[in-house]
Amino acid sequence: MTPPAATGGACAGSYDEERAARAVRELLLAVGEDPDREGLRETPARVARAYREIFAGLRLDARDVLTTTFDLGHEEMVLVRDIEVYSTCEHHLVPFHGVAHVGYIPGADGRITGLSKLARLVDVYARRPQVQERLTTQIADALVEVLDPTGVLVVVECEHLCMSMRGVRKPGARTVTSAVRGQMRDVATRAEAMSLVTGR
Ligand SMILES: Nc1nc2c(ncn2[C@@H]2O[C@H](COP(=O)(O)OP(=O)(O)OP(=O)(O)O)[C@@H](O)[C@H]2O)c(=O)[nH]1
Ligand SMILES: [Zn+2]
Repeated sequence: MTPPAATGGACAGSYDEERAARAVRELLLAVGEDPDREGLRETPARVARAYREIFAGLRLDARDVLTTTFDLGHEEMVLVRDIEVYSTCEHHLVPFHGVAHVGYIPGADGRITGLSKLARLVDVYARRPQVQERLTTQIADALVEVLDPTGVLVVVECEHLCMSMRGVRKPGARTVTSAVRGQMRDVATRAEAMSLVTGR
């Protein structure tokens, strides 16, 4: 079977806000709350609206955001560091958050994209139920597919609230994942990119 294109993966289904609100009301009942008490009366609708935003990436495709490209003939590394990441752990539906560093070396045609588009690309994949490893590789593979660059490096560092506020309860533990493609695998190039990531 052919694997899906990296840029894809967006679900075709539309967002059913009423259904989400019903499910939240049901969840409140299940945990022993009274969804009709004053403070909670608007909560199901509010959460349903918030989930529309939090999972908006399910209805986006990387090609939707990597729209602006420039032919600058720039062939050197471009790296945007410390892009804020807010995502949702698909195992527990609680947040994981931290930063992403996204770098690439343009292809032979020197085509580059707008810097903000790299941050938008992170959001396309972060705003879905996720695991950090998949988030990292999806960002890298989408860049490869759309920009056809010579190399890509993506590093994501996050704290998972499912490890902090419950379960093993280790607040402050940060998970670091990376995805390296093309010429970024070259030892010296990768070292240069990592020195840009760490600022050293
Ligand atoms: N690899 C990976 N694991 C994750 C990620 N987010 C959460 N997890 C882990 O998913 C695992 C789920 O394990 P389970 O044993 O099925 O669930 P659980 O009983 O709630 O596990 P605990 O969190 O250890 O209490 C846990 O070890 C989580 O730490 C992620 O992004 N990547
Ligand atoms: Zn989790």
